[in-house]
Amino acid sequence: MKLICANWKMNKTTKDTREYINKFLPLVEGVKDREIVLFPPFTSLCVAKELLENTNVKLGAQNCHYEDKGAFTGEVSLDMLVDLDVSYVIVGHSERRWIFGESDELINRKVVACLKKGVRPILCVGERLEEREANLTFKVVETQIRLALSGVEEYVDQIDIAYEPVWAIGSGNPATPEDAQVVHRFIKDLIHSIAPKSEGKFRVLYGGSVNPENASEFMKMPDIDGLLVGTASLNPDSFAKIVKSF
Ligand SMILES: O=C(CO)COP(=O)(O)O
Repeated sequence: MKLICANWKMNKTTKDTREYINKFLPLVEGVKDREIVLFPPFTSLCVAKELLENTNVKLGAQNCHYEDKGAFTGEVSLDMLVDLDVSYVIVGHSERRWIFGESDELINRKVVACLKKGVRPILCVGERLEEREANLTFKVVETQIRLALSGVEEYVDQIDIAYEPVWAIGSGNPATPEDAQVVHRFIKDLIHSIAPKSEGKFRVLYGGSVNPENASEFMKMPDIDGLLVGTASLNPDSFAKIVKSF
């Protein structure tokens, strides 16, 4: 099933979250042929849990720690997230990698922890502009995927991937659907080579300046299985249009 995700990043108070969800739910009522997931900030998960209960919209978290508990100031464990009905976690977002210095090894630990707790990780991969210009896209994406999936290759059907070219995030300058399709195909071929027994239940989402005007063009591509939307998901009308655009 296609997967459409709203990554709110560091935006919205609990009041904003309540207002957003109360506006959003009626706009997507009855939409059952695609998965819709909201990723609010940690501080809004409790409110979102209550409002999304028994609806067609699921709840995700933007990050997690890999340990169950302990002296990790400021961190949030998967048990804490599962307690709030979180069923997806974004892992290895480029902002975690390049602003907060998350290593491939740390990202792998988080993927492993998500799988242990029955939470579906959305593993983010993507090249930076200088890597694209040096024709290193495939090499970068392959390295990120191999390292993130180390030791859990057999469980790829419980993982989703988001291809988010870093240069397209927040820039208003998305990849073309055709260019994204080429990388998505590469990712799928790579994963099938890493995990030959995979039944192909993993999905590869595109993220990077998706909006209501271009969403349907991405979703026409054969190997784009969903979208991970930032800026354009901050407005309920805009995100609802994306959800219903294809
Ligand atoms: O980072 C993203 C989603 O995780 C994409 O952000 P934008 O949609 O704002 O480019």
